[in-house]
Amino acid sequence: MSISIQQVSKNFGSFQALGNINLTIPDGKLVALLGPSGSGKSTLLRTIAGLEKPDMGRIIINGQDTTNLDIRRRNIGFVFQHYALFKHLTVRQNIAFGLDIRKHPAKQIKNKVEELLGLIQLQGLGDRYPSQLSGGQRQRVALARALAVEPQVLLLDEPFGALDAKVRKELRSWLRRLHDEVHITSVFVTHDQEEAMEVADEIVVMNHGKIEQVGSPQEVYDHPATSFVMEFVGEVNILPGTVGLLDASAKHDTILPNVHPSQTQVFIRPHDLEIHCESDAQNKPAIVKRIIHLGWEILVELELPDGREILANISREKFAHLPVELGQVVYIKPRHARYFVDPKSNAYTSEPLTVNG
Ligand SMILES: Nc1ncnc2c1ncn2[C@@H]1O[C@H](COP(=O)(O)OP(=O)(O)OP(=O)(O)O)[C@@H](O)[C@H]1O
Repeated sequence: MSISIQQVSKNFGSFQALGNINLTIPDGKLVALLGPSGSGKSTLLRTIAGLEKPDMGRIIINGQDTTNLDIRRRNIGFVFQHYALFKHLTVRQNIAFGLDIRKHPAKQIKNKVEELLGLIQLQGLGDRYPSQLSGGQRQRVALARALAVEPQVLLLDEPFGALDAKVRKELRSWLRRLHDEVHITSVFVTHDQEEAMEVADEIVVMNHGKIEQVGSPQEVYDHPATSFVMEFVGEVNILPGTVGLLDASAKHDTILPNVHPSQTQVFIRPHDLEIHCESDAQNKPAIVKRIIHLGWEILVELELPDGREILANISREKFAHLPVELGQVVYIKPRHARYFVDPKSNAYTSEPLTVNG
């Protein structure tokens, strides 16, 4: 069931929480709404659910305009950050809840509950009460309860937000596998870019109540449409163009004839920064300030001649062949860099700047 959000705006008093949102969520996809706190993710999710009414615009689910449809008639499954299980009901009774109140036949309910217990891998725990479950297990039950009534779409608001990092990580891959089994159109809210990258088919990056970009995890990472997306999704060094790291490139002028990188900020991913021991015409000197071993890669903190810091990520293998020490002067060169020009200036671009081929 696809979801089409058309020109949706929502204000709280004079504050605009959503500004003219247009978004299509294709049938069967798992889509993440990603953005910083206050960017409007939950408001958008709650608007799809019918928990908020938009001031303007329409929400079409499976071809039906649901904008003014009562929440109970939207057939939407909702999972919140804080497990809203009924404490006095067992796991089985919790999962059966929606089917019981819809007066489904007992045999059908029993079969459905057992099927869902299998799906959430909690077969042996059906008779426990929520207080006898871990946080992760409770969230899985909450998900099974939402799925029991076979909703058209599933909406999840920071479903793993209250769990510790390890359980969170386990549940992410579990959610991905579960979605691959049930293929229900799902939208989940997160402010964690790694979570969005790992779980979602498509990521909707939001900022200040607006959509900055919609794309696959790879698209938003490799081809960020705006400087905000580049900064929010993945690590990045942001330097004034005047720092001169790109002066060696002859290519930038041809890509953006009207704007020189020195007139704007330059964005360089730490893994796109090469470190050399010898100087040449295309690299720039920097001092090694810190070397951090992260296990599978090495993070090198460098200081540029003007005192600015810049980070480089290099693989263990490369590092083994690079005899760098603290305080040493090395020579750095970005493999790729990007710069963004204010869209209001009409010279907006997200074109990559390929340095040295
Ligand atoms: N009922 C409300 N009344 C007034 N302001 C609200 C209401 N709900 C949300 N807001 C405001 O709208 C903005 C967007 O809130 P929203 O919860 O959608 O953000 P979010 O991106 O989900 O943030 P978070 O990650 O912190 O949950 C925030 O500034 C919030 O304070």
